Formats: sequence, structure tokens, C-alpha cells
Amino acid sequence: MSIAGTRGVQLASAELHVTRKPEDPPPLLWGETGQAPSDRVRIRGGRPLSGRLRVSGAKNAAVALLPACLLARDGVSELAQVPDIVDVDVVVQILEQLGATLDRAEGTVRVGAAGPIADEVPYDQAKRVRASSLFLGALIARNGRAVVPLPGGCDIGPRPIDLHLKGLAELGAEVRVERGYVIAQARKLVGSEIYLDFPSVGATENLMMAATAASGTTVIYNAAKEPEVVDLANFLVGMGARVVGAGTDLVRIQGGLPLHATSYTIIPDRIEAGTYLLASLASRGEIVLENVIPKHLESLLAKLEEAGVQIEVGLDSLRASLRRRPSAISVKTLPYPGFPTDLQPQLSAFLLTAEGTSIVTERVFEDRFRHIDELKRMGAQIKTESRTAVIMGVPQLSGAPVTATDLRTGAALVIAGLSATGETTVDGFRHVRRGYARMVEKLASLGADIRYD
Ligand SMILES: CC(=O)N[C@H]1[C@@H](OP(=O)(O)OP(=O)(O)OC[C@H]2O[C@@H](n3ccc(=O)[nH]c3=O)[C@H](O)[C@@H]2O)O[C@H](CO)[C@@H](O)[C@@H]1O
Ligand SMILES: C=C(OP(=O)(O)O)C(=O)O
Repeated sequence: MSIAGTRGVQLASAELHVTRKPEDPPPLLWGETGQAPSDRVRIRGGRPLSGRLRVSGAKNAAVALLPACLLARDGVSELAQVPDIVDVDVVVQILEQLGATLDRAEGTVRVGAAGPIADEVPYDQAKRVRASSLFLGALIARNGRAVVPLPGGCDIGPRPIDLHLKGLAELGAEVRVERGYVIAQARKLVGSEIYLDFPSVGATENLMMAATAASGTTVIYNAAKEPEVVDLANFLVGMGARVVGAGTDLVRIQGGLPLHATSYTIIPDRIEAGTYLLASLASRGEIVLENVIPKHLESLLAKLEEAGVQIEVGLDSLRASLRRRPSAISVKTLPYPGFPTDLQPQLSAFLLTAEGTSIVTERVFEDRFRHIDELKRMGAQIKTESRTAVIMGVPQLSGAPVTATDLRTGAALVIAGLSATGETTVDGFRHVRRGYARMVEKLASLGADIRYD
């Protein structure tokens, strides 16, 4: 990648100044804690999005590290840079209902788990997020018993948890599924060698947590290498665990050590960073992202450069601009360090106005093209065959009413709306709030004309 030449360039950093427009509603909380804002946003597209934006903490790291706080039997764990998103709200509610003490202010969450912790995760919360499945590993390590409803999360095709259950059984747990609940219990967990048929993020995380309480050493072969898995491993090490090899496909955990509360800062969200990068580029703007780990974005940056984007990489920042239509490219999603499936819909939205025909292949999930029919309402020219989308670039999209069916579909529709002429309304914006902190305000600070309807 020729961007290698610009690495090490430190860009000036500045705080994000969010300029709220009078018509924008105040900062929002969703769910039980606040008044639910409208489920629809209205966008008047065609304005280049430019400026500086500070990236929030990573959703997929936060929702794994929060359950892991249950492994500390003393003190209060403190997580910084926790994003203000609905999935975090839900995981925090689960922790409270299990008996942990919670204190949450300005991106810092303190979790006390010194008292008794219940075994059973409530269905009403579990069904709302995928990350509820991560209480399996945390609770069996903590209590020797976990009763966890089958999880929810984005509707992007079948999402079994067979690898999680198989791995727990290999650690000596008795595991069964009854009436939609996983019941896992073990008088004693014993370290084991576990091979994952697929490098599943959730299975790797659950098994790392469970293995901290198993006697002896556990080895996970074909482990997921995602940065969020590494973040969880680093947090566990901070708590006193011995975890070696996270970020490679072979992770070793020496179990049985006492874990204690610690303080930790969650990594920046690479998917949020990629989303704002793509939104700015789709609108032909110039963006500086602060608080990023550029290495976590390498597959995206390589593809953007192929498409003609100018990129400067700093130590913890990125600058990117595009003044013309991008060139068409081919992309396949893969486990990390491959191109992330969680950016596939947003990249597809960016490629709608490319010059030429792009090929996007989804290799991680079976049904992650729900955004395509909606994008066609805006004039996109796309054909799909099985897990491949053939995108024939058009010079311009036109605004239309569209509906999000999951988190990243919503982000893709917002990106398309920002680059289209005229007005777009995106229904189902509640899905976006699951994973993006104050997206409307952040986009408005870059010059977007976007507001809750
Ligand atoms: C909360 C969280 O961190 N979510 C992320 C996590 O989801 P999640 O942990 O659910 O994703 P996995 O890596 O487990 O899933 C990837 C693939 O493996 C399959 N599979 C997974 C487990 C299993 O037991 N059996 C099985 O067949 C899934 O159906 C899917 O096709 O990683 C995904 C892949 O990077 C991301 O899109 C999600 O944003
Ligand atoms: C698929 C996603 O999330 P989850 O696994 O939480 O449903 C995502 O973040 O794109």
C-alpha cells in the first residue's frame, strides 16, 4: 500500500466540537433511561461532509469487557471510553439485574461484582443484543452455572452458537438448551484443547472467559483475531489472568488464577471510524478522524486507496479525501485481518456512485444484503447472486424513503442519503442507535443536513 509512506505522520489533534442546530433535539438516551427519540431521520443530501471527528470506544469490545467484569470478586472495575449506545445500555441492565453494582458517567462505567451474582440472564434484555451470549462464559467462570437465553442481535442470517457450546462442553461443562435457554453448569472446569471450526469472535471470547476459571491450560486453535478479542484478552490480563497469543489464531489461557478489579480504556471503534470515513468520502468531503488505531483499519484503507482515495495516516488519526467519483473495486469480507463484514453495507453504499462495476462478496454471514433493495429505491444499480453483489456505478443517487432492518443497513442508508440529491428519510433508526453514539449530532458537526423527524 502506498499509504505506508505516509505512516508515522502525526496529525494535529483537537477535540470534537459538536455544533448543534436549533432544530436538533437534545442529546438522546434510548430505552428505559430516557425518552425515546423518533425512529426516523430526515436527510437533505448533497453537502460534502468535512471536518474533524473523534471516534468513540468500540461497541464490540465494550459489550465483551462489561460481562468480563463479573470475573473480579473484589473491588470495582472501571472501564473508560465506553460508547453511549443502546447495546451498552442493555448489557449494563443485565449486569444490574444479576446483582452487580453499576455507576455510569461520561463514558466511564464502574462495575462492582464483589457481592452475590445471579446465574440467570433475563430474557427481555438477552433477546435484544448478540452480546448477551457473552454472559455464558462470564457466569460459568464466576458461578459454575449460567442460564442464558439464546441471543438477539442483527438479523443477518442464521447465527448459531454451537461452537460456544461445544467449547464449553470441552472444558467439562454440562450444556443443554431448553425452551430457548442455554443451561451450562460445571462443578469443575478443566483446561482443554479446543479447535474452532470457524474463527468465531463470540465463541473465542466466551471460551477465553470460561478458561480463566478452568484448572490447567486451555488452548484455542483457529481463534478469532479481531482487535476486540485482543482487547478482552488485555483486560483479562489486567485482572490477573494469563492469556497469551490473542490476536493470533492460537490463544493459550492458564486458568485458576484469582482475578481482581482493574481499570481499563476500551479501544476506539474501527467500524464507527470506517463508517464516518465512508460517509465523508461518499459525499466527496475531507475528514480527519481522531482517536483511531490505523492498523485496525488496514483492509479498509487498502481498498479505499485502490478506489482513488487520498489517505494520510497518523499515529492515532487519519485524514482522507475524495473529490471525484471513486474507481470500482472488488471486495470480499473475511474474519480479521480481512475486510470486516460490519463495514460491508457502508462500503457498498460508497461504491454506488463509483465509475465502473464493483463486486462485493459477503463471506461471513449468509444474509447480509438487506440494504440492497432499499438502496435500489435511491437509484442504485445492483444485481445480487447468492452472496455476491454486482454494483454498477451510477453518476448520482436520488433521495427516497427507505427503511433500516439492522444496524449497518441503517448506516449504509444514511451514507447513501447524505450523498444523494434531494431528501431521504431513513425509518428504523433505532437499529442505528444500537451501535452508533449520537450519530445525528456527529454528522451534523461535519456539515450534514440531518435531523430526527
Ligand atoms: C457483539 C459482537 O462482537 N458482534 C460481532 C461478532 O459477532 P459474532 O460473535 O456473533 O460473530 P461470529 O464471529 O461468531 O460469527 C461469524 C460466523 O460464524 C458462524 N458461527 C458463529 C458461532 C457459532 O457457534 N457457530 C457459527 O456457525 C456465524 O453464523 C457467522 O456466519 O463478530 C462478527 C463477525 O466479525 C461481527 O459481525 C459482529 O459485529
Ligand atoms: C452484527 C453486528 O452486531 P451484533 O453482533 O451485535 O448483532 C454489527 O455490529 O454489525
